[in-house]
Amino acid sequence: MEKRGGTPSPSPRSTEKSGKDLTRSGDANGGASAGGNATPKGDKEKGVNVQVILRCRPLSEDETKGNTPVVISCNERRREVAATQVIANKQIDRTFAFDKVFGPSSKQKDLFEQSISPIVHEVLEGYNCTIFAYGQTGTGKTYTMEGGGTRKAKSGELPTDAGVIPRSVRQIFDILEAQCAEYSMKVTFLELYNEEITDLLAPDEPRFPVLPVPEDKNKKPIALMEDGKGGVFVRGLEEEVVYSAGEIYKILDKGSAKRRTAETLLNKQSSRSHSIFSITIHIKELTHESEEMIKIGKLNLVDLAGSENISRSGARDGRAREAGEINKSLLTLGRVINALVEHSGHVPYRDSKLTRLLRDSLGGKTKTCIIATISPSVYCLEETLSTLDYAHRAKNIRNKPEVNQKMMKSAVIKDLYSEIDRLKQEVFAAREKNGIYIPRERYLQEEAEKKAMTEKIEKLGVDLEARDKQLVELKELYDAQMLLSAELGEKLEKTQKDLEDTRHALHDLEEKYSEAKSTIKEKEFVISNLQNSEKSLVDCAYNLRAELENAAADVSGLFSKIERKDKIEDGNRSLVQRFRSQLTQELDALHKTVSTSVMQQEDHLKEMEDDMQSFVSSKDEGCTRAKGEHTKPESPAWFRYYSAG
Ligand SMILES: Nc1ncnc2c1ncn2[C@@H]1O[C@H](COP(=O)(O)OP(=O)(O)OP(=O)(O)O)[C@@H](O)[C@H]1O
Repeated sequence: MEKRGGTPSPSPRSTEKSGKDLTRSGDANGGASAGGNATPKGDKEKGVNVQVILRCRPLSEDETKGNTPVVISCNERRREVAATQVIANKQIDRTFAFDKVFGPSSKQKDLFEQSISPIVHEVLEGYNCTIFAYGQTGTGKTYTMEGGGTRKAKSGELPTDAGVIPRSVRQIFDILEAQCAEYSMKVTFLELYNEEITDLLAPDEPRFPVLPVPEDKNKKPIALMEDGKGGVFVRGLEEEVVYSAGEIYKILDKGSAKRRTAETLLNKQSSRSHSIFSITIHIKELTHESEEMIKIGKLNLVDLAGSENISRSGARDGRAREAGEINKSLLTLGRVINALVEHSGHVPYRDSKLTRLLRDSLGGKTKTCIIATISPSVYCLEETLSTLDYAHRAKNIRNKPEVNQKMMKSAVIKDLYSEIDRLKQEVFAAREKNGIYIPRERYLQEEAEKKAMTEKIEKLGVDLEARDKQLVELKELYDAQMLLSAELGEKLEKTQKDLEDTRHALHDLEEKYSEAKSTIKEKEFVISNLQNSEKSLVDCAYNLRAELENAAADVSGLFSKIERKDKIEDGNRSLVQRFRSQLTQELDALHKTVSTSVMQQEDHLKEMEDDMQSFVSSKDEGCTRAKGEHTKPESPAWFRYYSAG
């Protein structure tokens, strides 16, 4: 199947995107509430989304034989349902996400265990819970709620096709028996048809003469009354006390058999009435102080009439009013859902009996689960899409579930005693014939008058409620105005204070201004002095600069002199160096010359000495010879010099 996420959805409310977005928000709360027994903290303030489950039935045998095209695909893991539409030769997939999705092959057991079982636990915790099935005729509402044809269980076990109601009943009894709880249970079963309520548990023979009902003489229409606490109750509704699951199954069989069905072109078994089966459980509990308390839980199981529109269902003539009235209830249900989702001030609960009866389940203190049923067939696509849109919107309703207040056992017993007294009196009056007896015509007339009165009272009630609402709105407006004027008064006071502060601040500022002015004058004087000093400083600076320039010229002259001197010194140094090396060389040469000459001298001297020696010795010899002959002569000067040296 081709997916065209970008293709605009024909319905602005359920584009693929919005569908997914809404799911996430719903998931956060709704999913949590249905998934377990514990109620998350903060539920009371924020509320819990109505849990919406989608179930698609399989194709029927006839549909399979006729090769009916399937246009619905369910993704249970992703909790999504996709409907394929072909518009102007283009295939468009619309995807809707729900809290849980059960495809065509889903089993009754799975649906119950995954989605309904936690709700049953909550009923036993003392909550009021409502489960209702919504969908087109023939999509499996009754199958889901009551089950298939085989209600009878083999060997005490429930049949595999047993629906939500028998499974809930069985679970309630199983839990209570496992807990060895002390409890009492009563059930009611009513049908809403043409905006008239019929008690499906009432005995067939009427106890009192009643207004003739043309369609079915065996059922008596009964009235819906205000209980004075904002709720409603069905006057005279039979409450059957039950002690076992088996008893409930019998009651269900009896009631279901009575359910009014009407033939339509679509489905011969088409149910055109709404039914509400309620189980109320009182469970005894002991407080820490060993006080006996009664915990009360209530489970409403609602099977709505087919949601298809009148023209499609083919209802005509005699059935027109019937269809209209059924639609009135369903349309009002839709309007109530819209009003709750859009948070509009007025929620039209009072516009139909169905919404009056379900008031607490839609935006009230009850925990609610809607099972939307659809067919996979292409021929039901229009209704399927409308169911998907409807159910998807309902996901955004927020209820504020509250556990029913526990009652002290003594108070319950007291209530029961007064009920017994009342019944006793009725029985006594009937037996003794000391009640009030009137002719049948008068009774019928009075009943008609009573009915008219009731309607009038109801109308007045509506008016009163509207006025109350108006009053509340006016009061709110008045309160808002008072609040506003108080706020304005406070603001005025604050503004006056601010003004006073501003005045003081202004005065301070003026003082500071005059101070600043004189400071400025002083500063101006100082500045002019400074400017003069600056001027003379500038002149000095010019002079200094000229001197500095001269000095700089001197310095540069000096530097060039030094440079020159350095050069000369360098020259001198090299001259000295050269001179030194020359000198060294010359000295070396001199030294060599001297040493050579010394050696020559020495040799010469030696020669001379030798000569002298030989001379002296020759002379000595002469002298000695002479001495002998004459006196000794004086030594010559050269001889004295060498002898001394
Ligand atoms: N999930 C399912 N599995 C098998 N069969 C189903 C399923 N859902 C419905 N059916 C069968 O489809 C048929 C129509 O179902 P059902 O009577 O429950 O529809 P409905 O929505 O209650 O119709 P109505 O509005 O007329 O009461 C029945 O024969 C039922 O057994």
